[in-house]
Amino acid sequence: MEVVVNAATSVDGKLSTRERRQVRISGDEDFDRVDRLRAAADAVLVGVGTVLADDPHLGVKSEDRRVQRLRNGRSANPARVVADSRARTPPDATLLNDDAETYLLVSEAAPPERLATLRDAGATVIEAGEEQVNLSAAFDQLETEGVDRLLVEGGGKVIFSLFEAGLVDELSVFVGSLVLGGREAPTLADGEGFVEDFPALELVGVDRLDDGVVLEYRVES
Ligand SMILES: NC(=O)C1=CN([C@@H]2O[C@H](COP(=O)(O)OP(=O)(O)OC[C@H]3O[C@@H](n4cnc5c(N)ncnc54)[C@H](OP(=O)(O)O)[C@@H]3O)[C@@H](O)[C@H]2O)C=CC1
Ligand SMILES: Nc1nc(O)c(N)c(N[C@@H]2O[C@H](COP(=O)(O)O)[C@@H](O)[C@H]2O)n1
Repeated sequence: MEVVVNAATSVDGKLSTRERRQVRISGDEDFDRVDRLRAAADAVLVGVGTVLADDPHLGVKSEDRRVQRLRNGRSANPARVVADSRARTPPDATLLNDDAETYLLVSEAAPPERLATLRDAGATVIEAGEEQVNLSAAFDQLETEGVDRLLVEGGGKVIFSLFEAGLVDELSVFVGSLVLGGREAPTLADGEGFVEDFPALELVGVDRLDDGVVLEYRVES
């Protein structure tokens, strides 16, 4: 599976405010670039922290792109995937609507009654890992469901875990011209942080978009 991570950060590397309130960092051109990434993906993944903070839809916004996907024999929208060890996704979350399939990656620690509620709300549950989702094992199962290209949109905890597990193939970051600050504000890669063996990135593209810049990297394995 090809795993592509995309995020938008402030100049100081933050994904949102210290209150974890969603901030519009990208401008129209960058959101259109993200829409192209979504249209090219089989599925779009976020962590449950992002679901709780943003209630995202994760669908393709351009009707032309949805129509093109249908012409190519695909679903109009990519599937939605949530890394959610304990099934904390609210049953009325927008990404559980009928616009696309939704997979919940959970661990053995997920309460069965929460899983039943979320299945009733339309989710397909994939279990991998004891306490926290084992992303590598979960991705193997997603692959058997036909997910060959996965776009990850955040947040910082999930992105760190993916780098830690060596699962990222490509990274693109839109750096917007603003400073958010705050030591508690989420950054591109949170979690424990690396002290050695940092992921090796090859810079393959730099583009000015809106009032910011897109940095594109290949991640060396
Ligand atoms: N600017 C941008 O591009 C974006 C900004 N954001 C912002 O980021 C913030 C959310 O980020 P963050 O709080 O880091 O949340 P995440 O979206 O990264 O979700 C983190 C949660 O995912 C669950 N999870 C399940 N499996 C794993 C795993 N293997 N590794 C790590 N986490 C796992 C954990 O909860 P559990 O243990 O219960 O499973 C964890 O707390 C919001 O403020 C949002 O607005 C988000 C996306 C993009
Ligand atoms: N690319 C990008 N730029 C920003 O400025 C952002 N705030 C985000 N946030 C991500 O987009 C998701 C919202 O998606 P929908 O519009 O609801 O489909 C949000 O959850 C973040 O993952 N991204």
